[in-house]
Amino acid sequence: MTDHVDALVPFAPDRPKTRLSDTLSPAERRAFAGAMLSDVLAALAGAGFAPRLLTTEATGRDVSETVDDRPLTEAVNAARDVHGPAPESPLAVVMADLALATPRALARLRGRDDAGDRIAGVTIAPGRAGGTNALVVRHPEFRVDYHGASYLDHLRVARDIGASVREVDSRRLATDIDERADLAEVLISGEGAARDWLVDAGFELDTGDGRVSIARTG
Ligand SMILES: Nc1nc2c(ncn2[C@@H]2O[C@H](COP(=O)(O)OP(=O)(O)OP(=O)(O)O)[C@@H](O)[C@H]2O)c(=O)[nH]1
Ligand SMILES: C[C@H](OP(=O)(O)O)C(=O)O
Repeated sequence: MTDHVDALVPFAPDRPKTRLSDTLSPAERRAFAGAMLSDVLAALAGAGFAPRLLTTEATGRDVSETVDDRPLTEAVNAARDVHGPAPESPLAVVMADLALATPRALARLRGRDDAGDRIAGVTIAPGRAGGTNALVVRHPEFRVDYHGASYLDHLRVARDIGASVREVDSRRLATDIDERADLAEVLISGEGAARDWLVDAGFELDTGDGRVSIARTG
């Protein structure tokens, strides 16, 4: 298998994480999204991927980046089109809000399927609510279709083009951070900048009524 698989990390820094508007101000959402991105980039590098930002505006980060302000699906497919030929040049697509991602969890995307030496045309790590949190695309005809239950849509696309699919069932990769309740997952299992950011901002776990939620004391 190729040593360094390129990993595209889509990122929209202008108005990120609107579903956290009840909990974080716009400036806080930008800072928190940036912290999650830092964790994902570090974990990808630790897993031997070559990360590349696909961002709607320049970030100034010390990482290779493509600026493309088209909608997510269009931008990812355009990046796939100019990437090297498949299947020799696989392309991973890993979302920037996987705050629990670790090198070990991401390395599972690079594994082989159960058949042993056969490498899947598409490897998918689904999100908990039917999204597609991470992908590795090898089949030359596979194109993404994000939003909604994109996991099911991607299975359908793979079937239609005859691409084999390998699924990575990983709690860390399935947990994208979208809503207030997801912040508890970061406090419980996060190991990086996103967890530190929440703690510094005064968030803590609240188990007062026997259920786990978050509270802000700062
Ligand atoms: N390049 C690019 N990345 C995007 C775009 N929309 C979302 N993303 C990124 O795709 C990943 C998944 O995003 P979502 O959780 O669906 O959207 P979000 O904007 O982060 O959050 P919400 O506003 O709550 O939907 C995150 O890494 C986003 O930064 C886009 O239009 N272009
Ligand atoms: C991009 C989208 O993310 P979600 O809206 O599920 O967080 C998806 O995974 O299709």
